[in-house]
Amino acid sequence: MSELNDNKLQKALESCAREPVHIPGAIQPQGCLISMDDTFSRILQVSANINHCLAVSPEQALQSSPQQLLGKQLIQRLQRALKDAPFSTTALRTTRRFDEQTRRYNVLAYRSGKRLVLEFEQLHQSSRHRLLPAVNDWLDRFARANDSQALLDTLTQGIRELTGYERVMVYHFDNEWHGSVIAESLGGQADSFLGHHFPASDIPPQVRALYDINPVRSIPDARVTGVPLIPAEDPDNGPLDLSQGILRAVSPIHLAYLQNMDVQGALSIALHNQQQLYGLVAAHALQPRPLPPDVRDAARSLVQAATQRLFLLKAHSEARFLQRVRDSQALISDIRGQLREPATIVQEHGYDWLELFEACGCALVYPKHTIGLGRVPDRPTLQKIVAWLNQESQTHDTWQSHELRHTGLAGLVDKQDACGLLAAPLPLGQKDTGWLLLLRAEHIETRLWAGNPEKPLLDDKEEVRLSPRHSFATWAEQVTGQSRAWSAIEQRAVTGLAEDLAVAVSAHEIAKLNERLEHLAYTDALTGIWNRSRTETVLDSEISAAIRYGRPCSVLLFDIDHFKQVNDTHGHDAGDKVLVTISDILNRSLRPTDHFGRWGGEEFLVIAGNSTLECTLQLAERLRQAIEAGDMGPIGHITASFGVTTWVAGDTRRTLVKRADQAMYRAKEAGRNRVMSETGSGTTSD
Ligand SMILES: Nc1nc2c(ncn2[C@@H]2O[C@H](COP(=O)(O)OP(=O)(O)OP(=O)(O)O)[C@@H](O)[C@H]2O)c(=O)[nH]1
Repeated sequence: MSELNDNKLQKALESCAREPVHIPGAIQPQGCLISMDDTFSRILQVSANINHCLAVSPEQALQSSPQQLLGKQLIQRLQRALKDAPFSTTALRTTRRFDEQTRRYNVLAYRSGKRLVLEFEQLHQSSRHRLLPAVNDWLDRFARANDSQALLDTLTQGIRELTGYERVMVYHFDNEWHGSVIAESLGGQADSFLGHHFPASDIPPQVRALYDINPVRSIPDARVTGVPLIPAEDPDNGPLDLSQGILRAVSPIHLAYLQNMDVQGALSIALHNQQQLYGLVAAHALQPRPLPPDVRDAARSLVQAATQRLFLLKAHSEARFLQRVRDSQALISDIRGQLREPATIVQEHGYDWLELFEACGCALVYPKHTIGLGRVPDRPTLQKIVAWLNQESQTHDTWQSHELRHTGLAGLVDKQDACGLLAAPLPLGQKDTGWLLLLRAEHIETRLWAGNPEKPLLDDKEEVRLSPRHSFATWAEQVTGQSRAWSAIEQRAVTGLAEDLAVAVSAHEIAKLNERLEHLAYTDALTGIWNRSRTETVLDSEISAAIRYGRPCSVLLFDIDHFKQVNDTHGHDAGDKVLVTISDILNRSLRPTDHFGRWGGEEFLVIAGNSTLECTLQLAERLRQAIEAGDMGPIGHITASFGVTTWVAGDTRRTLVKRADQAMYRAKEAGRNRVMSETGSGTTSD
């Protein structure tokens, strides 16, 4: 749409929204109206047709007191009824006798500001006795409807049968207040509008607001003009607000709209979901069709009953969905106990989530991790999405869009990959946040509009106003670049899922952290082999095994020769490298059953499990040669001196290592680069 048209449309919408539909100063002719002050002392306004309805001229009526005009008894009944229900409308039945006939009326009474309004509709033939069984029958059918669609279909049939109107539809409003026809029942020559969309401007905000005050709008004859109120305005109180009434005259725009649709009679009843307008039941008659108050009330009861069942069915289906998501969360909880990797969780349950949320891909992204499943953007893109979400959602709330092209993620996510995103934060801690991302593919929809919604303008030379469409012929619009929208319940469910995943992720991170801490506690920071404390623990358990099973346990302790010189000549870093190289030599040369660790600065202890002294001497010799042969870079070659001993009864860790140390000392004394052994006496002396 051009910029000019955009501006025009905006102006037209604003002017349409200003149309004071609640104070039309007139009523529809199927009844008459009397307004009086709220102390029941003065008649303030009457409709011009009061003579026809109540056999009294407007002048006479305006000169009478309410009691004179309506009789003491009716006034007393009204006073009682309005006292009991001061803010709502009250319906009474009454009779009047004139032209030698007794006429029966339905009287709708309500307060309007400081005034009291009475709307009289003449009752011609009581239909109550046949209405009740019919209503009961429909209520039974509603109770048997087990899904929303069946229920709404039944409702449209019920309203059609009750009213005799030819087309009954259920409109549902989307988030932008566009309406779509989701159920319909047709009779006679009525055309179908099922599946059609109606632009939000068809039912402007102030008209929608009226449905919140008064859920029923009845226009039995769309051809007639309104009957004015006399006087047009009450000088003390201004225009009369008829929002709560049933006779309120219809705006000319709406009458033209109905005529353009070939509709001559209409009844609309609001469907409310917890105070919010969910939709409308709209019944159309192709000819004017009077609608007795009883039938109107019965139709309203049917809509109310169906609405309650509709939201009950919706609640059930949402509960089933939540249960399925919870089931998959329960599996995470099991896994949580086993500390399985988040990647495994995503692999095992991700496909369930894709199915449950009708998503094409899902990803779990948290610091240093990106786990994806299904159709998802590449890793760097996922990281960028999450960075954007962290910026966008400072409060870390669940974020969603079914039109990514209109968000800050437009350039990041390719339309081919996804058009919708539901993202729930993983509360991992104050600084770190991860996200669970569910992506939805494009959903190309052919939307059938009842008339072209882009052409609602009428340029009256000077003034631009919204004109009702002249054509309701189908106009098809291809809607692309969108996914199916995310429902509130899906948003709730993904939040819960993300919270559980956060627990799983944290548990895994903690497990990994513990592993790291444990590793640090066990290992020597420089060489990565066991430290002294860990070596002592292992030596203790080897000694225990030696005591219990009588199996041999030998140790060898070696110390690098002239290491101080290495440091002094080549620097401390070069010395460090030597220690690391020696650790590598040990790693390569020893059997898996041997254990070793760094015992002190340049001292290493090897525990040769299940090994006799003789075998350990051979091992020590092998190690000595390996060290001597080792290439130490610019340092050249280095050597080490070894002391070997084996456990004898009564040995403790201290005595055993002390003996090995003595042997090593002797090896140093004897000229270094050699292996010496020491055998224990079998006594317990230190
Ligand atoms: N680079 C390095 N040097 C260490 C480390 N731990 C101990 N040393 C050094 O090892 C040397 C040990 O020196 P000494 O005890 O005098 O023995 P030595 O020079 O090896 O001589 P002998 O043992 O008698 O052959 C000292 O210079 C320590 O500073 C270490 O982690 N890195």
